[in-house]
Amino acid sequence: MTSALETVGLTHRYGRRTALSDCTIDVPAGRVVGLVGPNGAGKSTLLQLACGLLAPTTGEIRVLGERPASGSPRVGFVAQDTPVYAGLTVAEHLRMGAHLNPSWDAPLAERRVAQVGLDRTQKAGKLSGGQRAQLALTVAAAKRPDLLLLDEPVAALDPLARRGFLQGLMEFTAEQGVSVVMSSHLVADLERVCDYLIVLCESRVRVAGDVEELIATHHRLVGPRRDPADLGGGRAVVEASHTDVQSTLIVRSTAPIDDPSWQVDRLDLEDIVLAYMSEAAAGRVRVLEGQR
Ligand SMILES: Nc1ncnc2c1ncn2[C@@H]1O[C@H](COP(=O)(O)OP(=O)(O)OP(=O)(O)O)[C@@H](O)[C@H]1O
Repeated sequence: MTSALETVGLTHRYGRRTALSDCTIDVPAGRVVGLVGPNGAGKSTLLQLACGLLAPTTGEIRVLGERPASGSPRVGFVAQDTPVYAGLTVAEHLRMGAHLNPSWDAPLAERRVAQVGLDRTQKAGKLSGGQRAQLALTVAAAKRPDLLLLDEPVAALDPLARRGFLQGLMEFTAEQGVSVVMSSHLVADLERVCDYLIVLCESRVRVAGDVEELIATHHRLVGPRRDPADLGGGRAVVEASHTDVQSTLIVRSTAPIDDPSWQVDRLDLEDIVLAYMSEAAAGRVRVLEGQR
């Protein structure tokens, strides 16, 4: 099956600032992918490369097996600020969508507008942030794309609207079998809807993989203080902290942890994301200290 998103050594620089560095991922089609990372990590840059709004500085990117092209009918993109036309009504947005997109699914658009309670006569500029997000998703979904790229689609929404939005998204993806890549800072939300995760920190991919597999292979180990290098093969230390007598390690391990001196705890997705983010932040501090 063709990948939804495949990159090899993908790098993007804005002038001298590197926003995305040597990114190599292969996201299978048919997945709902969460893209997480701190502010400025490069998430929007990756999404804009994927929808053809930006071109790689170096490296390769393929979307649904093709080179990204801006305006592709196969890709729906909702940018971070949920772009809608303030002066147009909801109904006018749908008419414009129908006019611009040969594959426009008018019944789907009408159904979603009714489902989320949008007033067809209201100007988009007078909608709430959450309603604007719903309208932008409706327009992107009614294009009937094979891939939806959503840049922080729920950032402006209250918890109830967020739940409604994600529920609608899950129903839509299940019905249409569409692939989704969605950036967000709200990992708990992503844990509910995503089955694939990419953690991006400081312009680099720290981990990417199937959510179930990530949860099954990451553990917190607590035990007597020791050197993490002694853990043995097949195990990677994501984060380590120590007191005088105790070590706490977040490890990725495909092999079982059978040393009885470790207390082994399961991690949820948020723990895993935070471990990669903390380690990336600590690495930056070490580099800065080294430069002094
Ligand atoms: N148009 C631009 N010109 C110059 N630098 C930019 C531009 N857009 C982004 N950057 C820089 O590129 C880096 C990555 O930005 P990007 O917007 O991709 O991050 P992000 O992970 O989406 O952040 P956030 O979570 O805050 O939205 C940042 O250092 C940012 O300052």
